[in-house]
Amino acid sequence: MGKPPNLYAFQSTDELAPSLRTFVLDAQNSALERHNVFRVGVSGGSLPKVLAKALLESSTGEGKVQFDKWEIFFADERAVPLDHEDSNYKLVKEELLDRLPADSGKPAVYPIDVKYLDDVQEMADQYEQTLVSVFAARDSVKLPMFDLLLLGCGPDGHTCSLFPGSPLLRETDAWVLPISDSPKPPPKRITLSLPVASHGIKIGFVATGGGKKDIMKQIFDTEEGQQLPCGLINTFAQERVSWFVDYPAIEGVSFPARRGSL
Ligand SMILES: O=C1O[C@H](COP(=O)(O)O)[C@@H](O)[C@H](O)[C@H]1O
Repeated sequence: MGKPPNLYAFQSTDELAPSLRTFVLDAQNSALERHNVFRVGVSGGSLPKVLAKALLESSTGEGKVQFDKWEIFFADERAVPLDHEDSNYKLVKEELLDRLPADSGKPAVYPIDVKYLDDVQEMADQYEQTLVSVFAARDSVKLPMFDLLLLGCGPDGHTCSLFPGSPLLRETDAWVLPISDSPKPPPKRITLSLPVASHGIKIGFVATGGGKKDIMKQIFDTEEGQQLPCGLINTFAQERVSWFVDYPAIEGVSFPARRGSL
């Protein structure tokens, strides 16, 4: 039995951001020592804004953010054009990529191929091939291992585009999966599979606001919550997972949270 996930709680997003930065920098620095590149999977939703605050508006942590060594992938993406308001790429671009300091260097970014907007199976296969080409041939690595996965938690406990009760949660082989009937719009998406989403060297969840408190209580304090997508990642990845939350998001949660800076 490994150690449980880490739960870090802060008064507000402003107080959370510097600790998230320290966490990201630690992951970056270890990755650069290991292979001179930092491979990150990012989510959409509320995460990119908090991440941008951490990376662009704070100055905590060892060393500097070396964006020119970053390779950014999408933990999930909606099957829409890259300039559509539902696009996770657009969100990350506007919140973070367009705001990088001129002297910071640019990350390599891997968006979906919009040629396949009408065929999410093809889109998922093609994104998986992108991972194969970056992470090594599929027959030589069982699963791609991101240096860091930055994930969100929906109010229903979904993460990436893995929704509670979905048959996709049983996938053991594919790295990237198509969805045509997402319960949250838009319906057509692709997502990392649960084995890949649980396999990051470090996994950081960000959940803020009182709208998350019921699901946080389920995930951390109940048996059933461990069957939700976020709970499954907690169970599989254990201490490789760190949650960054604000106080409203964990109101009433009994699981011990470490309060204050990392
Ligand atoms: O649909 C999605 O939702 C989740 C959670 O979003 P949040 O706004 O509740 O943080 C997000 O992580 C995922 O990337 C997105 O496609």
